[in-house]
Amino acid sequence: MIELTDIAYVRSGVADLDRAVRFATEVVGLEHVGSDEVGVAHLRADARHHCLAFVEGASGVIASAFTVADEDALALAETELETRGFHVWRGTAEDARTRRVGAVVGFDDPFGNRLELVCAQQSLGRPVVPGRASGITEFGHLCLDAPDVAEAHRFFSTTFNARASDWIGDAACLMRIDEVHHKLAVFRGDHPGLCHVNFQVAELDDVFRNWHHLQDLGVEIEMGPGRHPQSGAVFLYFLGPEGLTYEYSYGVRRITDEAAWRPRFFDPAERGSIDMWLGPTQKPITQPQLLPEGVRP
Ligand SMILES: O=C/C=C/C(C(=O)O)=C(/O)C(=O)O
Ligand SMILES: [Fe+2]
Repeated sequence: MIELTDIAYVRSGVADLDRAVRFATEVVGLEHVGSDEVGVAHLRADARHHCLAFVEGASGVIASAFTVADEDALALAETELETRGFHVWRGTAEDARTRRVGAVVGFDDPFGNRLELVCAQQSLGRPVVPGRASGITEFGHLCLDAPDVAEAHRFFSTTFNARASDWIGDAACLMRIDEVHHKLAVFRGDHPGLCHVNFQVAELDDVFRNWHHLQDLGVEIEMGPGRHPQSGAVFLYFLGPEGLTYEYSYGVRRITDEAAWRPRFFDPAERGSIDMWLGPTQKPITQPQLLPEGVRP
């Protein structure tokens, strides 16, 4: 069993790097962390050096990453994944440098989502300088697609320390790796990809202020504002460039009594199972998994 300690970052390929960065900063409110690297932009939401990296090239998610405790834990994880039959690649020093981590290994999950495990993710001590005052406090969670959500849960809960917090029938499983209700979610989708990235905001007012702001800018609102009965969070999903769905949310539940929590089962066909405020619901748009020619493994 490999212990994931946190989510680390998402790497996403974009054909128009400037547009993607402008949206992430001026619309979403992330910080663009400057560097001398060409063709890569790092976006920051919290103490992590970055939680989103845009890589100039073909559009599509490149990888979603999680942290493990240290270099020893990473080496053990590499061995364990190989024992379980996964083809694991170990990143070079340059791979680790551009990710601002001590070391990185990668592999494809059974559904074709490329995952990376990292140790020693770099923190920045200086305060975040948001591109806009959207109230973001933290990279909250990431959500992947898989054709069989129960299988995905089986994979993540037996290979890793992920636990189901709640189920939405066979449409979604929300999983925790610490006290936060979910840092990883899997939604049912025919193809691998990134369903959305979530950012927590400081106040309920931020969700609504951001909603008005996004509408004024003509940004496509995919769902919300509403309240999820699972985490209890007030949410807003919207579409960024190149098919990347962002979510703001406020008020996510923390599961502090691990022994007492029992996952709940919601029927996606029942009204209110996704939005307690009974607004229109739809699955967020997924950014497909990118597997360019020549990319390992
Ligand atoms: O469709 C249900 C989504 C639930 C939640 C939640 O409870 O907060 C999410 O954030 C999500 O997985 O997107
Ligand atoms: Fe979400």
